[in-house]
Amino acid sequence: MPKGTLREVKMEPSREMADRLDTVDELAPFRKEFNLPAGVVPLNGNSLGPLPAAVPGAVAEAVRQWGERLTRAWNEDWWHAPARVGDRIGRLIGAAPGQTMAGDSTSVQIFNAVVAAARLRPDRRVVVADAGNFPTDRYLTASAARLLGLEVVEVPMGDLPDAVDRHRDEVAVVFCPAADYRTGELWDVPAVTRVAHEAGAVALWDLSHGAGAVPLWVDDDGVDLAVGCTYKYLSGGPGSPAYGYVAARHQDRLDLPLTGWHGHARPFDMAGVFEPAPGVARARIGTPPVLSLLALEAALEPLERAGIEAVRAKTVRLGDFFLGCADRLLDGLGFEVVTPRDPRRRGGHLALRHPEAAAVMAALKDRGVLGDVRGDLLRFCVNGLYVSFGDVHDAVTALREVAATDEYRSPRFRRREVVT
Ligand SMILES: Cc1ncc(COP(=O)(O)O)c(C=O)c1O
Ligand SMILES: Nc1c(O)cccc1C(=O)C[C@H](N)C(=O)O
Repeated sequence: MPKGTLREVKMEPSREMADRLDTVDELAPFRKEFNLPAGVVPLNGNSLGPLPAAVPGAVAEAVRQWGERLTRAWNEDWWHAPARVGDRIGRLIGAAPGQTMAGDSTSVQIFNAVVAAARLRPDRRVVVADAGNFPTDRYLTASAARLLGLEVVEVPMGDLPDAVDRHRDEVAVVFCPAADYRTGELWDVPAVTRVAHEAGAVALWDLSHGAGAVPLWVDDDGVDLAVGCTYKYLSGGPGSPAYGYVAARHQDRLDLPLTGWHGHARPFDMAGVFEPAPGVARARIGTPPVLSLLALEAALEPLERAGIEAVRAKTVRLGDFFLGCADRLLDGLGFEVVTPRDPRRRGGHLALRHPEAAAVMAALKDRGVLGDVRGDLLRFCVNGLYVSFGDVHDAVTALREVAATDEYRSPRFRRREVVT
């Protein structure tokens, strides 16, 4: 394996070192704010963040409101929840209030945003997009393009500036993820946004693997539109509502395709014709999933208190420690680190390639170490908010044991589950 960062500073990663690092870790108390089952090493928060301890109470309170207040609760806590929660997410992605709206799924937000972005450049016919983006982003971009008669040019992120340049007079939208969902490689939001703008295109970002993992600055970076999910680094829970960001400068001429009644200027006029609400309120669609929205609102609190900068700094240290442990413990066992070693180019998870990734992960999960698999990559999320250095050491030690003893070759780890 290539040399790791910890080796360079002559530290030998060990369980003792993990314990020492956990003892001095200022974020360590936040782990107690998540309901983590005993015996579980939670390294799959890049898929689904763990349950924040405050969420069951918040859901119980939402259910109480439903039971006791019935429709009256809409006028109390519920109607403005999408904008209220949206603004809280906005703070985490560097958006001033009034530009981020929570609601609906990431896939729905993606479709809405791709079409609306293309409609901001009606004379242009090309969408340039990352070929490595998450499949739902690619499928929905292709479908939106078919509807609008656009061409989608998909290229790896490294080739994106050239592709934009080749299509410079025709490119309407540049659509990229904040980080690669497989390798965890972090992309350069300001630089790519500049490339898009220099060609006269709109920059649309999927922040699902960025928000809550790294500080983002959508306003300062000139991002036009963005979407993201909230069940990974924001721990909103399975199916928690996604969000859309619309830069203030675009809001009043934003022509969204999903013109649901919650985005109407006066929803309770029950008018026959859609009239978009002023500002970001037009990005509402239909009735939001209120119980999930209120769960998400409670879930955001620990991250807000810890501060995204502090969480990011610890995530980087955990990542370095992971790589140091991997270099020491996994040498010669068929693993390859595919995430960049430079922490400035890493998001919230690390990926190791192994030819038997699925079986290795099945064996790891059997030991309570939760990561996931995409193709031949094992992914491990090191979210600084609740993952400990001890977790990282235990995970890499388990990886070593599983691989070195051929435990993963057992027939019981051959069965493919629906969700990997
Ligand atoms: C970048 C990205 N976009 C979208 C999604 C998912 O979209 P949805 O929440 O609609 O399933 C994921 C993960 O599932 C993702 O990683
Ligand atoms: N959204 C998911 C789901 O509905 C089921 C299982 C996993 C997921 C995920 O979040 C996958 C994730 N976006 C990924 O990066 O692969």
